[in-house]
Amino acid sequence: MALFVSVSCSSFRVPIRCSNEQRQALFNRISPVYDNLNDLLSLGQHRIWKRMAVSWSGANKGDHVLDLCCGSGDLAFLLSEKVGLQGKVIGYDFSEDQLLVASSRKDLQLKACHSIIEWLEGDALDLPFPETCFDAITVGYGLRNLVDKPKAIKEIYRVLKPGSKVSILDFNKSALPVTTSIQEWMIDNVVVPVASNYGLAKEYEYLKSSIREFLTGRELEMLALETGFSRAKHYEIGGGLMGNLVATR
Ligand SMILES: C/C(=C\Cc1cc(O)c2ccccc2c1O)CCC[C@H](C)CCC[C@H](C)CCCC(C)C
Ligand SMILES: C[S@@+](CC[C@H](N)C(=O)[O-])C[C@H]1O[C@@H](n2cnc3c(N)ncnc32)[C@H](O)[C@@H]1O
Repeated sequence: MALFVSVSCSSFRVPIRCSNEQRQALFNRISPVYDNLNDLLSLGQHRIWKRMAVSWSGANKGDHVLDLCCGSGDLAFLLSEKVGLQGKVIGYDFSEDQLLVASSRKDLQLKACHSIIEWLEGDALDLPFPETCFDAITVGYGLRNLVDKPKAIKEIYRVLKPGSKVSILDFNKSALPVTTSIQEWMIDNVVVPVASNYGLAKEYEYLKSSIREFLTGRELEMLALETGFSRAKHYEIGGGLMGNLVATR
């Protein structure tokens, strides 16, 4: 069990534009129901999307890899199965409560490889790692939540080994109005009403504004290439509702 020292922040109601501290409080608040609501609201599909993201990362046996914005650890556990006992996985997040869920998930400690995961608390915009130290990085539903996305991509580039990949899974900010309409209808009429049963309507309403303020797949590719990545490709998945950027350093 990892121990963390954290300065907890008071909980805020989530205004449209929220600060780092308010986002931290949001993810602390949703941590008790986060996994179950993801399973329920995506009909379990998010697990398929996460497996795709990990495959695209290129993580292999013996690799040293990072799951950035790991939350409750879904991708970190999948990465540990890729890199095996000779590998190393760091699950990194700024939410103390999400990390407590990750480090105590009994359902996911059945495999020996799950024990290799190290859970670290910190800010994705200021990574405490040396240059070129990771063979692969995943970011599952994290980038959209970062207040400075270009800075995050620069940090990811800095700590990746040359020739290695980052795989960034998130909601897709679609160029198609019909896809955006479906996404927003689902959030308004399914996601938020279900979340309101747990007193988390405002936290899940945030999804809509965060997607509206996100980057399109093409913009994500351009940001990666401008940062210095040699290749960048954004794949639309889940019928265009989700997207995955794969960028090679
Ligand atoms: C795993 C998923 C979302 C994770 C997630 C990301 C965030 O940034 C949040 C911010 C605030 C609160 C919660 C989250 C959060 O859970 C994706 C699946 C779970 C979604 C909550 C479900 C969204 C519904 C889709 C718009 C449509 C799903 C269609 C499916 C094929 C039935
Ligand atoms: C929607 S959750 C995704 C969790 C997990 N990757 C998954 O796929 O389910 C977003 C996570 O990003 C974390 N996060 C948001 N901003 C962060 C930051 N600046 N530094 C570190 N973690 C951050 C939150 O605490 C939260 O656990």
